[in-house]
Formats: sequence, C-alpha cells, structure tokens
Amino acid sequence: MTRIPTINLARDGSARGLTDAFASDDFARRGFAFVAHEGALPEPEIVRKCFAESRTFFDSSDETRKRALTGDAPGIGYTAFASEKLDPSSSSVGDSKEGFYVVRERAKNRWPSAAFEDAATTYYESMYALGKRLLPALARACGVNDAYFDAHWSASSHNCVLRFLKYSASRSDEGEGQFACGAHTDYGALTILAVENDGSTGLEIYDRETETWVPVTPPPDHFVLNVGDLLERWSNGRFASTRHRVMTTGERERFSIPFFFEPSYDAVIEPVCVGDGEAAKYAPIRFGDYLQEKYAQTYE
Ligand SMILES: O=C(O)CCC(=O)C(=O)O
Ligand SMILES: [Fe+2]
Repeated sequence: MTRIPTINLARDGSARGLTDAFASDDFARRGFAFVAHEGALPEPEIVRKCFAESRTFFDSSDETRKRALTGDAPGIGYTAFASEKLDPSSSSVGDSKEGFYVVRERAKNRWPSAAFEDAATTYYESMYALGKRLLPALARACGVNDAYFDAHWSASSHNCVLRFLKYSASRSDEGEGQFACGAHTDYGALTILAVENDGSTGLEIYDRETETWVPVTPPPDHFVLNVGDLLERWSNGRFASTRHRVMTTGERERFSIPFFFEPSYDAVIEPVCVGDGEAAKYAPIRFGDYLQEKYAQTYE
C-alpha cells in the first residue's frame, strides 16, 4: 500500500509538524509527500497564473517557441517535442512532451514574453523560498543541526531549476514503448511539482513491494514533493529516490511545472543520517562532480 503523507504548512508548518512528516516511515520509504499550496506560497494564485502563461507559450507558433531554443546552452529555454527519452531502454520513441527551462541567473534565461517572465520569476523565487523552509525540518529528521543544509543553498549560488512541461494528447502505451515521460528517478535533491487540478494526473510511482506502477493523485491545490538521487545519497539511503513516470490517456493535453531544488556546485555531499555503529555507504562528493558523473552515466 502506497501512503503518501500530506504536509500543510498553514496548519502544521511549525517545526514539529514538518519534522514529523519527514521523519515518517512512509516518507522515508517512498520519498514522496504532498504539500498544500496554501501556507506554502505567499500567493497560491501564482500557480494558476503560471499554468496560464505556460499554455499561452506552448500554444504559440512554432516560430515563437523555437525563438526560445538555446542550442548553445542546453538546460535553458525551450526543449522541443520528443527530444528526450528518460527511459531509453524501454522507449521506442521520444517522450511525448516539450518543455521550457528557467535557471537562477536571470540574464541567461530566454523569455518568450514579459508576462511569462514575470509569472515564472515570481514563482521561481517563491519555490526557492519554500524549499529553504523545508531544510531545517529535513535536517532534524536526519539528526543534524537545523542549519546544516542552509549554507549549501545560498541565494547567489544554488542551482534550482524551474521547468514548464506540456505533454501532448497522445496515448502512452507501455507495450509499444511510448511514454509521456519514461521511468526515471530525479537526479537531484528535492523536486516540488505542480500539476493542474484535473483529477487524474498521469504521474505514477513504482512500488517495489508489489512490483506495480501506482498512480499519484495529489489533492487539489497540492504540490507533489519527491526525493531525488542526491538526497538519497546525502541521507545515506534513509530517504528513497523512487522511480516514477507519466502515462497519458490520449484524451487531453497535460501541463505540469516541476521545480528542481538543487544546491551549489561546491556543496560537499557527505552522508548524514548515519546511525551509531553504522558506516556511511557513500564517499563525500562535491555536487558539481556528482553531476558530471551522472551525465557521464546517462550519455555513455
Ligand atoms: O510531469 C510530471 O508529472 C513529472 C515530471 C518529472 O518526473 C520530471 O520532470 O522529472
Ligand atoms: Fe521526475
């Protein structure tokens, strides 16, 4: 049974409530939680605004979208339809989605419009602030001092990335190797994902106990928070980075907005949550070097 804890910062944003959620076995085993928009953002309305801008952008002409392409700077701006395969071993075609990346250094971003820039920048800053609010409780759940993770997410050097995604209305088909987003784990620390309130999100997580894919349906106006490989490593395996994928039914397009909450390149990831008498399972590694290793594995 996959139980996903819900975090409500408006109600139990107190140190205690948050710490309890992160300390729960359900969170540790699945690495997934829901977070209510209310209390997490200064203005929850900004999520709706971002989805509206996202729709406008992805509905714009080929020419407008391609203008936001950054061939020389991958990982910024527009990424074309089906240009990625997150699970190459099971996929016959590229994932049925297109995307738009936003990075911290404002001047590097490629904005299709001032309205999009405005909404996305506000949202980016709110999500960075939300991630920072989670860090003390995460530290406490790991048995280290509250400020432990803070220095690694300094405002001038963190590597948080916001991404707008549009999945086409095609039908995913596992047997045919057609996925909206192929099975993968996130490589970083934490992902905070916004989905539209349409009831059936298409997001699925792999349940190792039953060896089945289980749909993840957040309550309306809730984010999906999940642990990535970096935090699994950082927590010495306490928090699981769980495989997930997106399957679409072919009825309609799907929009989502993941925010990847990542530290500075110079952050040294040294396993915490190492119990008495236990040994660390991983050697310390600089985040920048860890990323290079990941890319080398992905593209070898
Ligand atoms: O769109 C989604 O629901 C999930 C996307 C995702 O898993 C990712 O971008 O890493
Ligand atoms: Fe993901």
